[in-house]
Amino acid sequence: MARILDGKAIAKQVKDELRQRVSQLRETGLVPKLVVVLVGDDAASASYVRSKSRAAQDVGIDAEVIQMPANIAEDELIRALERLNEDNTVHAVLVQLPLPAHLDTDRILMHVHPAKDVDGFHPVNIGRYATGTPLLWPCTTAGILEILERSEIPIAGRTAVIVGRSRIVGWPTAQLLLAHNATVIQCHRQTVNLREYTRQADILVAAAGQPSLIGPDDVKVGATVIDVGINRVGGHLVGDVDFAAVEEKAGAITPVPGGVGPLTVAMLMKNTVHLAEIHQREKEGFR
Ligand SMILES: NC(=O)C1=CN([C@@H]2O[C@H](COP(=O)(O)OP(=O)(O)OC[C@H]3O[C@@H](n4cnc5c(N)ncnc54)[C@H](OP(=O)(O)O)[C@@H]3O)[C@@H](O)[C@H]2O)C=CC1
Ligand SMILES: Nc1nc(=O)c2c([nH]1)NC[C@@H]1CN(c3ccc(C(=O)N[C@@H](CCC(=O)O)C(=O)O)cc3)C=[N+]21
Ligand SMILES: [Mg+2]
Repeated sequence: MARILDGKAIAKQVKDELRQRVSQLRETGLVPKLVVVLVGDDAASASYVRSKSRAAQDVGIDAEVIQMPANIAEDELIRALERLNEDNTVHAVLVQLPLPAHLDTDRILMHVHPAKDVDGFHPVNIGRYATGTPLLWPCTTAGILEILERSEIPIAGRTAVIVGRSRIVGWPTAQLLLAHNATVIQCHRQTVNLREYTRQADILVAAAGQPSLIGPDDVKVGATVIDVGINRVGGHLVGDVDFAAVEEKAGAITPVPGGVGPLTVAMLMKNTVHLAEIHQREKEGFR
């Protein structure tokens, strides 16, 4: 039976530590501020945004949600982002994804200033973590590291297999594990015989968005299984891993819900505070 990695409990630890750090910042007159830009009225996105606002309030971060109509013109959205870039009270900006299909996501994300890019999706920030000088890691990827480290699961020298290569999870997670000296295998839809790779994993990260993609025959005995998937099946939430069956074979496993998801939200708060602290240091440097 695997050890269940309790993401909710780890996220609470992270937020408890942050609350301390934020109250110290507030004493110096700095209130970290996050702005979430939500385009359209997708129910799932709205629900994520609500949990982000709740977490911000919980740790003392000022969070503002800017809601825009689904049919907003691209240039109007870009102008709104540029106003946020110029606003000195705003330290962190997140554009909730996915965006409506008429908007060019790559173009939009280029208009979040790299110093306020709390998701780490701007090409400058991707370049920074790809070249070994990360400003920050994307929230889900940072959350996976937090789970592994706080659970004392070693990374260096281990074989890590990541299923998925998206900008939001798969790609940065492979880069992070590589930076921590894992031997990394990255899989995607065109991977032939996925199982051949996943069975080699000491650390298996499933970030495909496919329920039951990973079953007991896909994992090595004793492996650490990190299930990033969030899929709504028959009215409830499941990951990409067949939890009940894999749990018998893995050494450690994250549940869904209550695994990676809560860390994504907690690390958004941690990245916000990090950007606010850098902002303050740079301001002091200019005095
Ligand atoms: N827990 C959390 O905090 C978060 C959870 N999520 C969840 O994680 C999942 C992935 O999200 P995201 O990365 O944004 O999704 P995307 O759809 O952008 O990317 C999915 C990736 O998985 C690959 N993939 C899909 N199906 C298969 C398959 N059958 N075999 C091998 N590879 C496959 C795709 O390959 P290819 O590139 O070839 O198309 C792609 O690289 C979703 O369920 C999402 O809801 C996302 C963000 C945060
Ligand atoms: N710019 C941007 N940045 C993101 O980081 C981003 C995004 N867009 N778009 C959507 C995905 C998805 N995502 C999640 C956040 C929290 C949970 C989460 O809290 N999940 C809970 C359950 C939530 C529930 O019950 O619905 C859990 O797994 O326990 C999941 C997924 C962030 N994303
Ligand atoms: Mg989860």
